[in-house]
Amino acid sequence: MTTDDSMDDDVFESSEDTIAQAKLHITQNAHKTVPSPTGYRDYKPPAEILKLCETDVIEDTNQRLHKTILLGDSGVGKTSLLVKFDTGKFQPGNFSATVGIGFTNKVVAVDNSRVKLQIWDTAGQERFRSVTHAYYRDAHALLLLYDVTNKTSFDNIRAWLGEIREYAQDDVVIMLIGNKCDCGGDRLVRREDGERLAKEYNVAFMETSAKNGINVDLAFMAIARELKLRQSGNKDSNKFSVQDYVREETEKSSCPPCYTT
Ligand SMILES: Nc1nc2c(ncn2[C@@H]2O[C@H](COP(=O)(O)OP(=O)(O)OP(=O)(O)O)[C@@H](O)[C@H]2O)c(=O)[nH]1
Repeated sequence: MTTDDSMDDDVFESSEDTIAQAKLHITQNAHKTVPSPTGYRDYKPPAEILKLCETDVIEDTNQRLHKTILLGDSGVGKTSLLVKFDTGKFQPGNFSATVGIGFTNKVVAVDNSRVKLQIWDTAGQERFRSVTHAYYRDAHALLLLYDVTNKTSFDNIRAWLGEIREYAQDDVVIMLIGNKCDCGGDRLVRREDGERLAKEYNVAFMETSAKNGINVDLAFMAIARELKLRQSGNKDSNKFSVQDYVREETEKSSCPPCYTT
């Protein structure tokens, strides 16, 4: 679903109806270009996603789907991050704002077990805000992105966190992400500023690059690990801190140092 002429401007209306709506959307558009669940122009969803839309999905009771939503201003790189994680690919300079909301299912391995993430890519544009609010309530995790080369997107993070407080569950896992950390010379938001803001709101933080792949897998793996421990009720879940985990892991593979003016 993009602003591409070949796509419709419709959006899903309730999370219960999602799969039926997706099926309908695909059926209605079968004669057109394959619609993109992530809203990315030219992005072809993997076969497993199309299959999900073609068949009725019975959720495996042992394999709970963890609903994870990507949020943040338009253009910060939500779709790019998801596409990079899902396909390993990045399409530079191909910005086509997401229309509405779509999802991709991914299974990730955490300590020899499988964690199913249902990752929702939302439109950052203001005009879709009321639509995406409806999806917050049953989200298990939120990845909140800003663009390190766009100060406004960082300044808007407080407002996003306010919306999250209003519409999401109190125990939702939140990860603040400064994306485009490959853009050294164009950087306008220092890593320390992101870290400070995350600390203030007691949420995990990392910088990523959908372009170079820096920390992309880690962002989703950290979320999956936290969600798995919570679901298992394992006593270690109280000991596990997604913030500490991310800090330790990013020290091993962090973005190259960038300096602001
Ligand atoms: N250099 C660089 N460019 C990026 C990165 N991530 C995304 N971009 C570019 O930023 C632009 C916007 O990316 P999108 O992924 O479409 O942004 P979005 O947040 O999904 O935007 P909306 O769909 O409008 O909410 C595109 O031109 C991408 O190629 C990154 O990590 N580094």
